[in-house]
Parts: sequence; structure tokens; C-alpha cells
Amino acid sequence: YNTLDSKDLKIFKVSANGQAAQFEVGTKHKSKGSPLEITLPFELSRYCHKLHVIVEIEYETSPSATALQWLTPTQTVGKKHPYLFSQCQATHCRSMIPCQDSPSVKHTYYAQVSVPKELVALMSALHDGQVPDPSDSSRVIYRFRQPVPMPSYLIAIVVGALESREIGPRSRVWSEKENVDEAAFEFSETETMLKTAESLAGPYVWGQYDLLVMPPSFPYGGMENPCLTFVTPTVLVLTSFKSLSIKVIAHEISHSWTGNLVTNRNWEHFWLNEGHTVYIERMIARCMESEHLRQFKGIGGWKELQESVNQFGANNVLTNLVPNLHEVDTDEAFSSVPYEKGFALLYHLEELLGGPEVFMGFVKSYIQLFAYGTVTTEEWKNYLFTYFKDKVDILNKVDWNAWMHTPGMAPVKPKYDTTMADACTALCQRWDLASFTEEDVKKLNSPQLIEFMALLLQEEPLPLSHVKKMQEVYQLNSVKNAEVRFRWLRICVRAHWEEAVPLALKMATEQGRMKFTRPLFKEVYNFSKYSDKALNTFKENRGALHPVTAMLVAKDLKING
Ligand SMILES: CC/C=C\C/C=C\C[C@@H](O)/C=C/C=C/C=C\[C@@H](O)CCCC(=O)O
Ligand SMILES: [Zn+2]
Repeated sequence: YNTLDSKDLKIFKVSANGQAAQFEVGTKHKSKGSPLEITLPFELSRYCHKLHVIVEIEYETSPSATALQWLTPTQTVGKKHPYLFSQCQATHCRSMIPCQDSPSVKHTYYAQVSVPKELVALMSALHDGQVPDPSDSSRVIYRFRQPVPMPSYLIAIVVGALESREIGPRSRVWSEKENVDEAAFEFSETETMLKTAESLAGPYVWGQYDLLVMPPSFPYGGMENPCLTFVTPTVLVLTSFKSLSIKVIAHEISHSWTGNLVTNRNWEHFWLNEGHTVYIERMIARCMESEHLRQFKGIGGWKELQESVNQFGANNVLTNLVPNLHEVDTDEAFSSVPYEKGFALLYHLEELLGGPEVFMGFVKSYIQLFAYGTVTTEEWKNYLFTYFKDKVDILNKVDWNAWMHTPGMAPVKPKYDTTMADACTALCQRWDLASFTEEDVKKLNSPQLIEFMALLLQEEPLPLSHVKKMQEVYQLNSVKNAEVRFRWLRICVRAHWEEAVPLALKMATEQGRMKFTRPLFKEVYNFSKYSDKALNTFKENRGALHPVTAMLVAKDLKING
């Protein structure tokens, strides 16, 4: 028999080349789902390699499918139509489709999706036309074609009352109609970023690059679904300084090479996807803005790594760059470690081997070598030594075991240029309350304001007097920028400013990006007087959260079942 991955699927019927096939759903694993074992109704001749077997599976997904979030009309902006979106990374595709749900397997795909005609369906593929549903005049069928082989975690679908605007020669932005014009403004730099990325990494092979602004409950900043990046609405700041959206879009565009074209063989090598993507993302910042900005981003990333190491614990093997994930739920293993310890390693190698142009040359060559395939850390390292065959003496001095197979912070902290960070550090070190003036923050751009907040978060909790004075002088409670607001509210709750508790819980529930929602719930939960308030707020909102967000916040708040 042949086995596919499945999770909570109701299988009605299986056939192979038109003949009924026996099937059995095996024992369910707590996070990996169940094997779907299909017995073919004919012998596969071992000598006939060209035999095509078309397997048809009639099935239904579960209302609790972990790949899907079903939104009621009240949960949408327009309030008139329901909404569905998927998030398959890492191992949730099997709750949407019976498949070989491993990044080691790459495939093309074709899909036809029937939806009520007032709704639009989109997928991580090229549009291949739409026709009225011949079986139901109230529905329309959308057709999709993905000709580039890709892993199952990049299959994505969205259905909703969506509209689009053209933002470039190969890009449209999609969202509910209420947000589509502001989204078109926010993402106007997309083609420039695509061209910059192509100049660094090689041709963009996916054809179309569209963006979809997600509902607020989307659990991540972005998801690199081919042809259709999903992006959180929390990056919409609608000012000329589009730092949040440019950062996330540069990251997702970079995945078109590292992750989507060159793919980690399994999730223990996730750092290959994310570390290289952050490296290219920051190279785009260097090209479009300045090297000072790339250095500044490196400094911020080091703090994100520190935060993840603090959360897991410095001896936790999940802070290894290459962790052993046997019997580990990938959603629980997820953190900034593969992103920022991965970037730190690549930046460290850049420093050792000759600088950004030299090392980006290696990254481009690595992409060309492994394109359309999958890769492991060992294969990456072997190619690194081959590419830099004249610098093997330098590479042999790198403590590879410390970098890859040891928990905690990276063994070497890169020496980043602090030109853009100095103003943030200086402000963070000033403690004479009387000298605080509005000018202090007016001269910081929003990335610097975020860095200033991140520095304060690294210190011991501020005294309540300081936080109140900062609010009085800087008016931070009214800042809408999600990255600033998220850090400011954590600073306030840590200082036990009780008026900030409802603001923190409001931000934790009005959007569902886990980067914000999980720490905000935890911060309120750790303020003992308000632990119950955190628990009750979570329980009241649990049904509106994405299933993975709900599972992880429940674990954070030590709620069983
Ligand atoms: C060592 C961890 C091994 C495997 C984890 C792989 C996937 C984990 C799964 O939870 C999916 C993650 C998807 C992330 C998508 C986008 C991120 O780049 C966004 C990062 C945080 C944010 O900006 O919101
Ligand atoms: Zn990524």
C-alpha cells in the first residue's frame, strides 16, 4: 500500500485509475495526524516506470482543521460575507489535503475551487481562468496552476469578498475592499524590491508576485506562499516611512529564492530557509537604503534572538540552530532562533570571508546549485567549503558545533556598526526624568523608536514614575505603529501600570499575530493581580483566535485541554 499524511479528515472514498481502492486511516499522533494507507487495486509493475496512477480521494476537512481559519461575517471588515484562509507551514497541509506533507517532496499543482459567486478564491499559484459552476448557477469555479515544483507547506487558499489593485507589472494587492486602496499605497515599493532581490539572488521564477492583506487574526507577519504572499494588516502604518511593510515584504520576497526555490529537507534545517532569507532581506535594505540600516537591523535581530533564548531557556535544545525535532510539535519549536542565530552565523562568515559582496556571491551560487531541490545543513556546509576552497583554513577555525548543535546565544556576537543605534542607546541610558522632552522621540525615526523600546525591555522593569512621565511627555499610548505599541505596552505592564492592562489585552485580542498576542497575554498573566483577567480574556476570545494561536496561548497560560 501507499501512505499519505492526513489529519482529522473524513475520507469517504478512494479510487485508483477509476477502480475502487481499499483504504485505512491509521493511529492518530497527537500533533502529526494519521497515516492514510491506500491499497492499490492492481499490481504496480516494477519494470513499467511510466505507469501513471491517478488516485482520487473524496473527503471532508474537519471544522477544527489546524490549517484553516473560518471567519464569520462579523469577524471580517465588510461584515457581510464569511472568510476562509489557510496557513500550512509547517505540517498543517495534511489537515486540508491528504498529501506527502514533507518539505522533502516537491510537486506542481492544479486546482479548481467552487465558491459562492459573490466571493473570490485565490491560491498560491497562477490564475488559470474562472467559469460559472455548471452544477450550481449561484457559484463560480476558479482555476489555478502552479507549474514550479514546490513543497506541500506552500499550498495556500483564501476565499472571501476580495478586491485587488495593480501595484506593479507582475503584482497586484488583494484585500477586502475596505482596505484595498490603503494596501496599494502601503505596498507601492514591491516591484523595486523584486528587482533588487533579482539583482542579488537571480531571476524570479514564479511569474506573478501578488500580496494578500489578511484578516487581523492571521498568526504571522507574513507567509511566503508562492505567487501570493500573505501579510498581516499590523504592518499597515500608512505613512511615507513604510518601515514595517518594507521589512516584512522584503523578507517574503526573499523567500522566493531561499525557502521556496531552495527548500530545507526537513524542519530541523529550517534555519537554511530563514537564516538565508533574513540575510537577503537585509541585503535588500542595504541596496535600497544603506549599510547603516543593515547593521541597525542586525543589532535589532540580536535582541530578538536574546528574547527567544530567554523564553526557551539558554540550555533548551530548541535554541540549537539545528534542533532535534523528534516528537516535537514544530509550532511549539518555532521562535526567532532559526532567523537570527541563522543570520548571525551568515553575517559572521561574511566578516571572515571577505565582506557582503563576496558572501552574497556564495549565497547566489548556493541558490543556483540547489534550486528546485532540497538541502540539509551538512550539504550547505560542504558547498560552503567547496566554494571557499582557498579559505578552508579560516572555515576550519569556526566552532561549527557551538554554532549548530549547542543551545543558547550564538558563540560569537558580530561587531555591528552602531551609527543608527547610538541615539536609541543614549536615550535609554538617560534617567533624569526632568530632562525628558517631546524632542527626545521626535528625532528618532520609527525603527529607532522600536529599538529604544526594545532596549528598555531588556532592562529591569522601569519604576512606575518613569513610565507615567514617559507617557506624559512622549504620548506613547496613542502610537498606532504595532511594533512600537507592542513593546510600549509590555514596558507599562511590567512596571505594573494598571491602566495599561486593558490596553495590552485589547491589542492581544483585536489582532492575532502571535509575535504580539502571545507575549502580551503572558505579560498580563505574569502581573499576578491580573492573572485571572488574562485567563478570562483568553477564554472569552478563544473561539475567534486562529487554532494554532489558541493552542499556543493556552499552553503559555498553562491551560490544559
Ligand atoms: C526550529 C523550528 C522548526 C520548524 C518550525 C517551522 C515552522 C513553524 C510554524 O509554526 C510556521 C511558522 C511560520 C512562520 C511564518 C512567517 C514568519 O517569518 C513570521 C515571523 C514572526 C512574525 O513576524 O510574525
Ligand atoms: Zn521567513
